[in-house]
Amino acid sequence: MLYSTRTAQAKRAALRERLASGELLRVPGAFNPLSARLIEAKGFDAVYVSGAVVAADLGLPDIGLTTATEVAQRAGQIARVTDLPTLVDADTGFGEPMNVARTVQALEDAGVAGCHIEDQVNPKRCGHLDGKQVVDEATAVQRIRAAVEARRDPGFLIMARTDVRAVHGLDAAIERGRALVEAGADALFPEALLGEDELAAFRAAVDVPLLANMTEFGKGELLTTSRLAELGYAIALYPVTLLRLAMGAAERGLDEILATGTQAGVVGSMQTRAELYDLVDYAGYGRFDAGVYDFTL
Ligand SMILES: C[C@](O)(C(=O)O)[C@H](CC(=O)O)C(=O)O
Ligand SMILES: [Mg+2]
Repeated sequence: MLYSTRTAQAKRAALRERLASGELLRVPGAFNPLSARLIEAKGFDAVYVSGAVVAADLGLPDIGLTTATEVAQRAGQIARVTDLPTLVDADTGFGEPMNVARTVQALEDAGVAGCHIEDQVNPKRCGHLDGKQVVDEATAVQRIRAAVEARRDPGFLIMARTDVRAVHGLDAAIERGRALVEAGADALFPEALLGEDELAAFRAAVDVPLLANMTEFGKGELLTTSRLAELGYAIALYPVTLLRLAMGAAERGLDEILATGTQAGVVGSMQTRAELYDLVDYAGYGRFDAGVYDFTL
């Protein structure tokens, strides 16, 4: 039935084990719990909850408008339907170090496997927009220390994201990355690196697992999973990919109805009723309580 069969602790341990294995994990962003089911069914390695997607889902831009509790609630809804570990975008941690601590505990309570906390100023911006600003090293380090100290499950992954590359250049970003590892970060997310050479330079400079953000229409190149694995990256992230695909398909479907008077021409590109029922495990619910409810059609 539609819930995770593994505990949060087990999912956290699994994520750490996979990261330690040196393999590349492929991690798409789920735009809702149902899409997390699809990510798992297709055999991906983990699920991401993107701040940009949580905001867009509410019809908002990704400029720090969403709250820690909104993000934790959505992350919990997503994490509870999948056996995969869920990694969450916790933006700047939503405030001062004390807020960061509360955010980490709220995410632990939501059953997710880990989160990333970035070094942009509050309010943050999308990492691929120009004109973003970052905090100084001491403030960034305080955030990560607060996150590390706040977690009650040592398995909960604290990933530090640095946005320094676009503001102060690659060398400064690497220096920041080293300071964040020193502060206790388990993994790093170097945001908006430009091209393979920069990815390689970052990889050579630090020892922790690294995330490569394969977001579309951004500053970086879209590299294949085999290339990212060769470069020594641990996570290939597709944060907004499913939302963009779904919204593109939705727009084309609406245009089709307007143009032709029927959706008949796009039915072939839809998820079928049977596929949907499979994904939400109608059959499992039917078996659970066939005597009271009958969901079969
Ligand atoms: C990864 C990211 O933080 C997200 O919220 O998904 C975004 C993605 C995007 O806006 O394309 C980011 O890179 O800032
Ligand atoms: Mg984000």
